[in-house]
Amino acid sequence: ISAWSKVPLGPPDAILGITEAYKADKFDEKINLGVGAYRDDAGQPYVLPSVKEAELRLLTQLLDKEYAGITGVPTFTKLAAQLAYSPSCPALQEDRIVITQSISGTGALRIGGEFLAKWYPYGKTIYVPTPTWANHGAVFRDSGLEVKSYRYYDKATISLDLDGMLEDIEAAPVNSVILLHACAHNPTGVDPTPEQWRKISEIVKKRDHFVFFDMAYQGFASGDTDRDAYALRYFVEQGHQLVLSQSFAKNMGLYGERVGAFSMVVHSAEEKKRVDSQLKIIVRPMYSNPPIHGARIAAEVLSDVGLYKQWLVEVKGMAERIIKMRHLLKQHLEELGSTRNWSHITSQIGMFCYTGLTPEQVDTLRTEYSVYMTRDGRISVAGITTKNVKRLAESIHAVTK
Ligand SMILES: Cc1[nH+]cc(COP(=O)(O)O)c(/C=N/[C@@H](CC(=O)O)C(=O)O)c1O
Repeated sequence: ISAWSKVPLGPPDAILGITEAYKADKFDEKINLGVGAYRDDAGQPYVLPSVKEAELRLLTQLLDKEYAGITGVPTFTKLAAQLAYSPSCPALQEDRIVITQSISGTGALRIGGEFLAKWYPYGKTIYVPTPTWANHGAVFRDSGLEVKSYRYYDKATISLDLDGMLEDIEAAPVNSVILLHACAHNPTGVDPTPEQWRKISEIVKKRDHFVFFDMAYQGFASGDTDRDAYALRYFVEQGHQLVLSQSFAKNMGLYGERVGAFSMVVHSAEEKKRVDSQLKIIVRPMYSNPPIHGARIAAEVLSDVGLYKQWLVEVKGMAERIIKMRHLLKQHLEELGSTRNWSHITSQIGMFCYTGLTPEQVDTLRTEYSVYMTRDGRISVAGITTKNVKRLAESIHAVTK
């Protein structure tokens, strides 16, 4: 008999499975609010003009196709660190930031998970928010960490449950690893205010916890790359030892090019050498070295003054279209006479809106209205256009009135 006769059929991915169902739907006004990928107002994928221009310039440079080093394209990682921490960051200037390119954000989370599982001297438990990105648990479990949760989202007020979050973080054993979304929390779109970040930092410091920042939307949340990096930079300034996963999938539209970086703030340049050597020992057997094309594009955009400025305008443009769609959806729901409070649609930030729809309502939207979203009621606002927003509002109103 086949070697694989015992292999069970696994469930479709909670997020990527939605797109499969959407593609199978023949209805010509179907709406895909599943995967967190930006779409323009025509509902089409968007290749940023600054990215296109960078790619054209690369082609004329007739570059070779040699291996990058284990930690990737050096100009890319240097610029990625500057974007995240800011060029004036003392840790950066004192050469205390270790960084490796990664297979986008997921790859950075995995490298971080593996490094912590192997070298973190305290408990191998990472605490993630409730709810969090659908793939976090599996990435960290497969890395060898135990995954636990802290309260984050308050269903009743559709806002941050700061008291619950602080209580759970304080209750975690000292030196626990705490995962924090740096901006544009996925799936809720609910971010702590600067004041709330200060309280979170105090509790983390009080318990000597270790912070793992996931920054997958820098620039994409508010349209301002510095503003979206506030929490990360504040924690670094407060002296927290931390690690960071960066993704350029959304803010540069480099989804399929798999461009990301994993970085660590360490105590000294000497410590950086030891940590860097162990990062390479983790990466080499994982995939040896990363793809060069996307990293070269990102480096071209980040290093050229004109392209960088153009990119900032484009990423702000994406953020602004999303914000506009939030207001349009809320406005249509109100015009339809919905009596529910939809203020969270516009108070939330980033790619996603956590609607509060129940799994049953989500199922009805899919089967009766060809509106696709993840069963937790998360919608990728980027999937809303001026053309489909009215039908979307009518569909949501129909299942919620
Ligand atoms: C918070 C967060 N972190 C990391 C990633 C990984 O992105 P990468 O493409 O590996 O750089 C994603 C992707 N989120 C969207 C896409 C996905 O699920 O893969 C999503 O939530 O729809 C996140 O939302």
